Amino acid sequence: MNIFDYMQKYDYEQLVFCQDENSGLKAIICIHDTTLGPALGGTRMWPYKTEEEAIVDVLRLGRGMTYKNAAAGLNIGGGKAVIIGDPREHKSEELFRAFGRYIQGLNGRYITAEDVGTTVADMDMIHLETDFVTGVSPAFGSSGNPSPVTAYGVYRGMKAAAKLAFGSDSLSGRVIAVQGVGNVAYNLCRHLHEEGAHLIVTDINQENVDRAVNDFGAKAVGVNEIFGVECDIFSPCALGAIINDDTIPLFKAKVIAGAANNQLKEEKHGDQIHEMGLIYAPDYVINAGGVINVADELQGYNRERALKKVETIYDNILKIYEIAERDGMASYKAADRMAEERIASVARSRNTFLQNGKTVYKR
Ligand SMILES: NC(=O)C1=CN([C@@H]2O[C@H](COP(=O)(O)OP(=O)(O)OC[C@H]3O[C@@H](n4cnc5c(N)ncnc54)[C@H](O)[C@@H]3O)[C@@H](O)[C@H]2O)C=CC1
Ligand SMILES: CC(C)CC(=O)C(=O)O
Repeated sequence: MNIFDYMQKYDYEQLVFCQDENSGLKAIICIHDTTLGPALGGTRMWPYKTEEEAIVDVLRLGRGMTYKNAAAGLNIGGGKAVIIGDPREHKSEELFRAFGRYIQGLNGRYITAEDVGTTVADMDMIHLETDFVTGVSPAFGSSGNPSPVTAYGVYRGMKAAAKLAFGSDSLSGRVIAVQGVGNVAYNLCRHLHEEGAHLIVTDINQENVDRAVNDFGAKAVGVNEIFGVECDIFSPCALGAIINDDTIPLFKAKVIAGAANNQLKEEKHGDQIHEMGLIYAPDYVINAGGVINVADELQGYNRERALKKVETIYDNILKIYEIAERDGMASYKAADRMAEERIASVARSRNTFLQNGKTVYKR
């Protein structure tokens, strides 16, 4: 892969490679766009098979955060980090402290949080070296684990999508198929169960499946079966690229609404499900609850204020469908348009010099 060509194509600002021999740290920090503010996005720890796989992932995830933060109305730019390693084997205080020192070196251009493979305890270790970390233990005045708040946002966004598809936002009696029942989806399933939905779940981790079956009476199916089950709503809550050539022909659902980042393998898959008449809640719009919650820390964390903002995900999904219908386009494109227009208008409004360090000359 030619990294500079890719960065130029999608207008990335910075890609930082971090190596520390003592701790075994191999990490990459991506800062995509800081027009709206400092780049904020979680750190994923994953046993990538190749360095290229890690680079592609961090670039895609970092750019996704720019769109997510802009669409959520946050004054925050987009970025993300990946640590190459197995979260079950390669974690240590030394490793997270080394990583924290690299973040500190960026002097606030990038702020981190949890993502797949990292936890509040890991953020606490990063916090020993830098203040540019959120989702730290509440004992430090921070917001703690973002997953339950992400789940609440997905739940609200799913209700909005149901309203568009079925004319009512009630999920009572709806059959909802959930792929991956980890941190976010376990909490999502709780909301859905409390509202009276019927759950079908799958996961590669049997303990997580058993937990959903025992706690919420979910029906368990195999990992490849989940795409084709009879259901009203399919909720992808594992990893990305699961809306693709192989899965699209299997879908029986009328709605796709879940937490996973980068659900569309390629843009054409967003167009295909649109043409099939499916209601698709764009991933970065519906899963913005976690980042809305951690971003609130930058003003001094207030959970009530953060949850109120998370509620806006419901209206945001409806608004995106208004744009999609008005402009005759798929929902993922309407979401991109909304985010891009906001970034462009803020960039335009900052074209005069101010002696307060807030002017950002981008172009
Ligand atoms: N944690 C958060 O606040 C946020 C998470 N997200 C995204 O939501 C998704 C889920 O995040 P978390 O719940 O935090 O992660 P997690 O790691 O706790 O949960 C993911 C679950 O998916 C399962 N899984 C992985 N591959 C699978 C497969 N092929 N089939 C079935 N199950 C599979 C895993 O075993 C795990 O139980 C990720 O894509 C993440 O990037 C997005 C926004 C915020
Ligand atoms: C988990 C978050 C707090 C931020 C993030 O990285 C995301 O929304 O994907």
